[in-house]
Amino acid sequence: MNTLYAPETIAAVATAPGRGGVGVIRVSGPSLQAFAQVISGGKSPLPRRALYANFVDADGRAIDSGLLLYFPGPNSFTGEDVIELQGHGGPVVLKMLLARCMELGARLAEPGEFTKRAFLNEKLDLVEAESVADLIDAQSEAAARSALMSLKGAFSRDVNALVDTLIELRMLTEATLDFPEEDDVEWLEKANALGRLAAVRSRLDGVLATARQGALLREGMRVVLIGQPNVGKSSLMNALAGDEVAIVTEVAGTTRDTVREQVVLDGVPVHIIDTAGLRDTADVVEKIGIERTWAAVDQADLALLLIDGRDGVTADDAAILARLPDRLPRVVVFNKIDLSGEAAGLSEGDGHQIVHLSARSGAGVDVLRHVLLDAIGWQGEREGLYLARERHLDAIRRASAELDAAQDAYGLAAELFAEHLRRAQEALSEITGEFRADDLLGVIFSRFCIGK
Ligand SMILES: Nc1nc2c(c(=O)[nH]1)N(C=O)[C@@H](CNc1ccc(C(=O)N[C@@H](CCC(=O)O)C(=O)O)cc1)CN2
Ligand SMILES: Nc1nc2c(ncn2[C@@H]2O[C@H](COP(=O)(O)OP(=O)(O)OP(=O)(O)O)[C@@H](O)[C@H]2O)c(=O)[nH]1
Ligand SMILES: [Mg+2]
Repeated sequence: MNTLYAPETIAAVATAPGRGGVGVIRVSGPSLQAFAQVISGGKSPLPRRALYANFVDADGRAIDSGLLLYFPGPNSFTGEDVIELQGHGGPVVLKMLLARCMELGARLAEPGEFTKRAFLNEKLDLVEAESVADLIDAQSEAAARSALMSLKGAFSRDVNALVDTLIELRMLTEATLDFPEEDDVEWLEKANALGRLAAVRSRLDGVLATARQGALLREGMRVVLIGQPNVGKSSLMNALAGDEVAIVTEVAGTTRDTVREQVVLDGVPVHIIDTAGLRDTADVVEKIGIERTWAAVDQADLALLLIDGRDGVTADDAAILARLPDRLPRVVVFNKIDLSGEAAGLSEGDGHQIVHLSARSGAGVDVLRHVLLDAIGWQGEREGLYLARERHLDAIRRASAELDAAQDAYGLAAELFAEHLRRAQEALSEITGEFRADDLLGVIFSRFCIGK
């Protein structure tokens, strides 16, 4: 059994750490029938049937009594033999059970190793494997639904359909290369190659749009609240969070450090960063706080500049706006409308929108929520969003660029046209992992939790 190539048996606690009603240990390896018999004190589990047994140590003493599940490969999550020990969910019991598994030849699984094996045994493709982690990490119901879409293969199916169409078009094109006596272009025209390319193109655009929306559910956005002291940044943070996460006082310079909180708007995770008010100060602590404000600005996807609506945009505010990086979208908030007497709502500024609201009364905060979602292009949850990652978007964009290049090459040379199609196909195949760089799997699976 222990040849150089046989995979080792791995084990890990699959349930969350801490106390729980039931705790599960998962074991996966090439051959676990004997393992099951020994640990259950000599019983023989039937495949895929719950067996109630004592889990015993080397002396036959019970460590725990629980349910044993045996999934003979290849009909298991990993495609190998899998055993689950469902014991009582105490950390000490689980530790003892896990130690017993090690004694029986298993080693501790690395993060994501079960899912990695499922991938290597072709139980899941790479998108599906990634979506296992995304489902576990989902921060909202919308994100969870869309991770499950990917886990069930919806994203992969769309990508594979595109790849198939590209293969067809490549075959057609490469056929012309076999008949050099024919005129390339004429042949391709007869086969309507350009028409087919346009069709792939528009389907690819559709997949990109859906993936982009799904990616928003996964990545969310980082919004930094900035402005002069006392304009109400922390009050707005609290209003958005629906909780007193930041200290609010009438003292200018209350917030000295960045305060972070995540809220979910329409299923999209929004990371809000409250910052120290910007002003010239001799106070050492406040100075460091202000440096952190600018550091937070550099990390943000959107800046909310708060202004006391009664004062309007002052020279100091204009200076803050001017110092924001050009790439950074910004929204100006006129706060304290309960004092200024303005109506809640939206107006147009010079290169930015202005939201008029009161962080204290809450009037207009909903308008801001919509503006934030608009700013990242969120179109609302709909059926069929797959929870894409940046890696997927990148691959789709590269495929898209290759299709552009193919279009340009058309008419020049059939070889070149075919080559760009090949590269587009290769880029798309990276998504499902059919084609991949060597280090990709390590990068993806190391971010999983242990036991997954
Ligand atoms: N107890 C337990 N619950 C769990 C898991 C688990 O590993 N253990 N899962 C872990 O993530 C998820 C379920 N995922 C699973 C995926 C495939 C198979 C499996 O046995 N597949 C076989 C048979 C399929 C069939 O009968 O239709 C196969 O693919 O051949 C099991 C669990 C969530 N719940
Ligand atoms: N009337 C009214 N008062 C507000 C509003 N928003 C904030 N305030 C008050 O303004 C004062 C300053 O509010 P903060 O939220 O602490 O202001 P900040 O911008 O975080 O201030 P620093 O942390 O010092 O930079 C507090 O007394 C708040 O209660 C508002 O919409 N209306
Ligand atoms: Mg504050």
